Amino acid sequence: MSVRILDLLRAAPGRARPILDHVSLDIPDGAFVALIGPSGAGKTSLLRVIAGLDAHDGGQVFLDGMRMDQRPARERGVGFVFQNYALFRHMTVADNVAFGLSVLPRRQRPTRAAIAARVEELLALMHLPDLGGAYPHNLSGGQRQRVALARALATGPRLLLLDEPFGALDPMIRKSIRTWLRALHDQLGLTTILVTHDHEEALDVADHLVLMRDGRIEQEGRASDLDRAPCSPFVMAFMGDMARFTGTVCDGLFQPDEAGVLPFALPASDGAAEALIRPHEIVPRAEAGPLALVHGVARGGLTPATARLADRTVDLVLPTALLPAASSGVGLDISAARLFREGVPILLADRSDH
Ligand SMILES: Nc1ncnc2c1ncn2[C@@H]1O[C@H](COP(=O)(O)OP(=O)(O)OP(=O)(O)O)[C@@H](O)[C@H]1O
Repeated sequence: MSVRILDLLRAAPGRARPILDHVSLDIPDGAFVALIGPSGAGKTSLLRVIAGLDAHDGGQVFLDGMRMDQRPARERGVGFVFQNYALFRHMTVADNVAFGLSVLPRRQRPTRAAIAARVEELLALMHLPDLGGAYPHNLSGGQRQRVALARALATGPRLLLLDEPFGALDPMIRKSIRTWLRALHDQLGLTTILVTHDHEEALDVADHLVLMRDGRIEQEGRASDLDRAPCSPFVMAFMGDMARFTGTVCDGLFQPDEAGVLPFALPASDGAAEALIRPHEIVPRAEAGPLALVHGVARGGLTPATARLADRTVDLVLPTALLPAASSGVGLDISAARLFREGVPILLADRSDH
């Protein structure tokens, strides 16, 4: 199911800034999208408006090209699982899964036998056969979340909205359940929007990232797009560890402010700039500068290192095989950096030659 959000606005009384501040987003049928961003960015709010659980003050939501934002949640064909969307404790697993079907209006409701067959099919799909008669308190956290998913899928939605569904699970289970979720998404031909705080989770399962900030979409794209060509220092910082170097562009050369950091050529206009770079992209050039490099312990072919600049240290991650022979007399090559001036990119790093 494709999702089109046009200029969505959700205000809140007493708040200076809208919760959703003119959000527009297009999600093609079959996509797996991760909604990421700091706490309070509006991720849950966006999901709830799409699901029809919260009202909006402007804009439109189209599902498969049909305007849906004036229609009640039950008519939208959307399944959702929220972290705190607990199972009904007094119902068996089978009754929990059957719930959405058993409350359908009589004319749409399948027969009891059909509901039982659907429940069995879903429990098999979730790798939970034989647990239909159990109660939620008999299940592990991972099993409970799979029951919640089965319940969300019972009515055959084609859009699945997941708000931190695995937040409470331990990391090992999280990893296996998200692999399984991605396979389920592909198998059922779903469109999935997942809100997650877990970076690795987003990169692992989603083919498209939407990064929100202050009720707006800051940037969207593949993870590699956000990393390679962040539209702001905020995106660069959100996507991982980075080091920041200030300097000046003059005659096509970035001249860093700090001694020991090497100048590099770039096609940008003259003026002050900041260079942002990932630790693994910084290359120490032996005998090219005055810095001392202190190595950490090698792990998985990589060695963490620290370069001492005049007023601070900078962390690097180096391929162990390429560690410079000398640990002093080093200059930092930061030519793979993304460059910004007053928060706006002046050169986007697609410099595969680095
Ligand atoms: N009904 C409401 N009334 C007033 N403010 C609200 C309401 N619902 C949400 N907010 C505020 O809107 C902002 C966005 O909240 P939301 O839960 O959507 O963010 P989020 O990105 O999902 O955050 P988190 O990652 O912490 O879950 C927050 O500042 C929140 O306090």
